[in-house]
Amino acid sequence: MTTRLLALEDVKQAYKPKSSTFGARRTGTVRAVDGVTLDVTAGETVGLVGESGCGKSSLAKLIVGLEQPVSGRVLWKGRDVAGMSRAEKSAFHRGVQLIFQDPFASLNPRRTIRESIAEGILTHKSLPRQRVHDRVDELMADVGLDPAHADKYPHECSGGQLQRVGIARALALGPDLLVCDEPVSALDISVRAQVLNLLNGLRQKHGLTIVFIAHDLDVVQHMSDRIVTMYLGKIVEEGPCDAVYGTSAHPYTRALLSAVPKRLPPGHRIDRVVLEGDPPSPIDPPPGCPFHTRCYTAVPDCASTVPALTEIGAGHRAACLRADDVRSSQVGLPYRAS
Ligand SMILES: Nc1ncnc2c1ncn2[C@@H]1O[C@H](COP(=O)(O)OP(=O)(O)OP(=O)(O)O)[C@@H](O)[C@H]1O
Repeated sequence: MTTRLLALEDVKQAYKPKSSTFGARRTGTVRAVDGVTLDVTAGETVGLVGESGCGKSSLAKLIVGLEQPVSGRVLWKGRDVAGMSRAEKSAFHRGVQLIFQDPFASLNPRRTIRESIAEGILTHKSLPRQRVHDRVDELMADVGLDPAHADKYPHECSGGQLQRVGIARALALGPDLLVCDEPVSALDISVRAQVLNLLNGLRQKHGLTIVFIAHDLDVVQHMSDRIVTMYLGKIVEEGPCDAVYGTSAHPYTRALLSAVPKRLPPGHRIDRVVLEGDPPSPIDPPPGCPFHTRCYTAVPDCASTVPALTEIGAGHRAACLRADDVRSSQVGLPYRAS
């Protein structure tokens, strides 16, 4: 039986625009998350992808309860987070943990690694000193950190070691769900795979559910059961990993796929899509399909019709008027050249 751990129902988040480079006040509202509906089932890993500014981190903050949505509901184990009692909220905050992109910025520079990991435990539990000490040792072993690092300060550790500390802190309270917000994008290429393997191993060992955020499809491919593509605050495609990588039906996902460097088998080629320019401003999104201004396959209707996220296969949905054509095309996917 599958258990729905987390559900987002038509969730929206809006911000006042930050002032421009020259300090001028901007008007309007930034629609960072614009009507997202998403279920996360216990034990699965959901890869959430999209370019910078599409709303991934805003969604992460809503999921972990760091921010409240302006409308819509966040449900944790079937309960609306907004209506939870104090005790329920405390259990929710223990059950959902965030792993940040920049581990250095998320740690107190004046605390040793041991103190930083212990802080995560002591925030929610009061335990005898020896128990906390033992639990920190256990967590350090779990994330493959040498005990010799326990008395070091963050500036004495490498990026990869600090991200392991961030993961240990997140695991300290035995969470059900880890939200990993670009956990390897600030790391050297050489240590990325180690951290991804670690997360994969921990997921199996502890039966974790993971929402894994990345700006490209390369990083999430080997981690995820399901892929969700976001554009301008909206989900434009979601589906099982194989369906999205093999027969994606949204031109934006095709563009992201074609940007993934691949070693092609002999005789194969890819018709790549190059995304021109930046996404439009979320203060003033275009009418119709949000992607039509950059789409390689848009038709006139796309400028006026907002495409609904529509089921096109088992668990596979896409918000595109041309989903069937995109799905049956080869754009962005390797194929044997004739
Ligand atoms: N606190 C805030 N105040 C004003 N605007 C914000 C705030 N947080 C995010 N935004 C804006 O909301 C939009 C979505 O930002 P968000 O950080 O969620 O995107 P993202 O996909 O995570 O991007 P990145 O990968 O660069 O972090 C962007 O236009 C961003 O500038």
